[in-house]
Amino acid sequence: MRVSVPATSANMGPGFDTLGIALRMKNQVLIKPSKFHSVSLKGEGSNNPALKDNNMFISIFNDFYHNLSTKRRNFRFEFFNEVPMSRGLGSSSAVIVSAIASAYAIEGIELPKPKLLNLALAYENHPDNITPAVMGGFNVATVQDNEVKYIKKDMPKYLKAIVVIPNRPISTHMSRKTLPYKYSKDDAVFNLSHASLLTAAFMTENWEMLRMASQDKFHQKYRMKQMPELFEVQKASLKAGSLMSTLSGSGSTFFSISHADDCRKIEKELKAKFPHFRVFVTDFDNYGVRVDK
Ligand SMILES: Nc1ncnc2c1ncn2[C@@H]1O[C@H](COP(=O)(O)OP(=O)(O)OP(=O)(O)O)[C@@H](O)[C@H]1O
Ligand SMILES: N[C@@H](CCO)C(=O)O
Repeated sequence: MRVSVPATSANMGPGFDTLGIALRMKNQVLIKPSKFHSVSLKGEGSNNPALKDNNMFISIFNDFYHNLSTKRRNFRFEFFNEVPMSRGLGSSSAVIVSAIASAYAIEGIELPKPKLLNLALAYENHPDNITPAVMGGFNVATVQDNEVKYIKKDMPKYLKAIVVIPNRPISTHMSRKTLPYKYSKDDAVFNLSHASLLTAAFMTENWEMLRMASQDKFHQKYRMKQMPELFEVQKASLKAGSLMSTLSGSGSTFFSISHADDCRKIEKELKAKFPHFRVFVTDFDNYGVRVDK
């Protein structure tokens, strides 16, 4: 059985804890019944021996598996990871969503996506990464009465994402602590109006509005101060022709969107300017988590 989950970019500027989008980079896990428990890792995290022991995937999988099954089978887990850890591309959401989906699938129990989304919420209490990880596409989401309420929009093929991935990780948990405890009414209205406009722009495919609507006063500048070169990345990406360019989740990745015709030029300019960062173009994912039995 194989389960794959896409990387996700959350916030998208002003949509703190609300907006997120799925990318065509994925973590996959292949699970086979086996005499003994064993783990193999390829790709991201493969040089981290701790991930071969009781990693977050295995512990969430076991929580669900032990609840769902009376049998005590062992499994071989083969991970193929494309989502870099702690870089703002939703690595924790990918792990949470794939672990829950895997435990249900291995038991042959149907798990509708909305239910999976609400189960994932217990492990990550903001819905902006888990919603696109489960559903794919661009999503606006909130949590009400412990349930995720969301609206999804498929992304067109003529738009591409350009990601700039620094080699330094940023932990979401630590990064949230650097944010102000309170915001002024002016800043709140600024983010409310920009996030609303940005959402409307995605829904109506008004791509020229993205640059203006993706401005933010809630989190980016506080987080980017930890890695000031990110201000240069944003400036360079917009100058090279991106439609929008924002800190991805809590960072350290920078996420931009462009027309397909412009993406190679933008990628080339960013690579030349930031040779020590990984820069590449990727498509959007409109499907979300996928289970192949
Ligand atoms: N492939 C993986 N296998 C096991 N655990 C992982 C894996 N990827 C991420 N994790 C867990 O998730 C943690 C990273 O979560 P964190 O929220 O800090 O980063 P992120 O999800 O990549 O960023 P963001 O939420 O800003 O997009 C790691 O410290 C690790 O515990
Ligand atoms: N909305 C979250 C995304 C990262 O998980 C944050 O900005 O902290």
